Amino acid sequence: MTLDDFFKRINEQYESKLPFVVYRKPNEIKIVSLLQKSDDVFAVQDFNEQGFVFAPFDKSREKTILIPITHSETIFVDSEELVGGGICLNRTVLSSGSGSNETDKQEHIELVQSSINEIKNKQFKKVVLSRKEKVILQENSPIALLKKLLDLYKEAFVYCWYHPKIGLWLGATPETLIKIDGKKFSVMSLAGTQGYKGDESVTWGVKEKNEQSYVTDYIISSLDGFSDSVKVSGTQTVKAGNLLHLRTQVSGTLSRGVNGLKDLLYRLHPTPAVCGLPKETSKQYILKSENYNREFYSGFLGELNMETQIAPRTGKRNIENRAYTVNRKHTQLYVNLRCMQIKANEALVYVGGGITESSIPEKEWEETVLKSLVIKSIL
Ligand SMILES: C=C(O[C@H]1C=CC=C(C(=O)O)[C@@H]1O)C(=O)O
Repeated sequence: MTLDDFFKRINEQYESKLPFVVYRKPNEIKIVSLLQKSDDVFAVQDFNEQGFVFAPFDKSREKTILIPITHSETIFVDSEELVGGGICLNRTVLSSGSGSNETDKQEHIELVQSSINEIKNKQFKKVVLSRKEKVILQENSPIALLKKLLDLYKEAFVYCWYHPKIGLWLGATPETLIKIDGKKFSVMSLAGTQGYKGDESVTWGVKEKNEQSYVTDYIISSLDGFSDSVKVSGTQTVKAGNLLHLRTQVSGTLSRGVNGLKDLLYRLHPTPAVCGLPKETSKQYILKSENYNREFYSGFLGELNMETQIAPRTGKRNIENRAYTVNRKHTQLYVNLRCMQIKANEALVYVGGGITESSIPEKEWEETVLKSLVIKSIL
């Protein structure tokens, strides 16, 4: 299939108001799409389903949607080239700061300040506060916007997800929630932010180191009972578009008899990278004090129980085994960050940041502005 044919099929699907997802995993060249054959809404029940999952921040407010592999056609294309014919960054949006105004800024700063007070009063240790910005779209073809994201963010999980009864979302997220291949898993702890100024060998402040170590510690304790071979990598600086973050990988093998992917996912999600610590108190605080519904922002999305064909090892000894390729299940879920929802001619851009005792409200505001540029630069 050529690139043109691939995107033509997706356009036809969108124009026929049928659900689809298009995605490319970090640093891969394969772009995959699942085209659902009807406009039914399929909800995930027990996480034994196969397909592409799209889960909200708060599962009691929105359904967890599945594009089932059995009700879809899967198409893919490999592309090492740019797919959008050259990026044209929207300087007007970037320089005018369009999307947020002085009132948004004051409101965010006040919310951060009162959260710091709550933290000092020992209500919780960390909370991730977010907001959404409206930007009027000049270009409202989601496919054209997706192509720009694909060209600009090779190291991210880039996607466009559409369901006529739910909505239209696009994003380029740097954060993996969990990867599971057979019994092997890895979970990413990503937090702490600073602007990228051409150099990745930077120093980090105590605030950023703490906010990220809370995430790592939480992930390790969530895995209790699911694995007894947990390994924790060193912490590295990673680049994500115009930003740098701190990242640690927590990996291992799932214990025998652990089949409950659903239990594991909801033990992890929402991690303190998007919610806070302790989880329930900070989540209730977010639901009560953020002035809007996050919907699918800071939820998770990706491949659920997809099958990979494992070819047997080559070599003389294995000749007789060659006929027996085996299928192994894999799950690769990402956290829905650096994303937007499109409604009519508006893009709603979602951004947040971790607040701790040592946060400075003005700096937290600036961090959300920097994060918003990941999406605003293609609008
Ligand atoms: C919540 C977001 O980012 C998370 C991931 C990386 C760094 C973060 C931070 O430094 O606050 C956040 O925890 C977002 O981009 O909206």
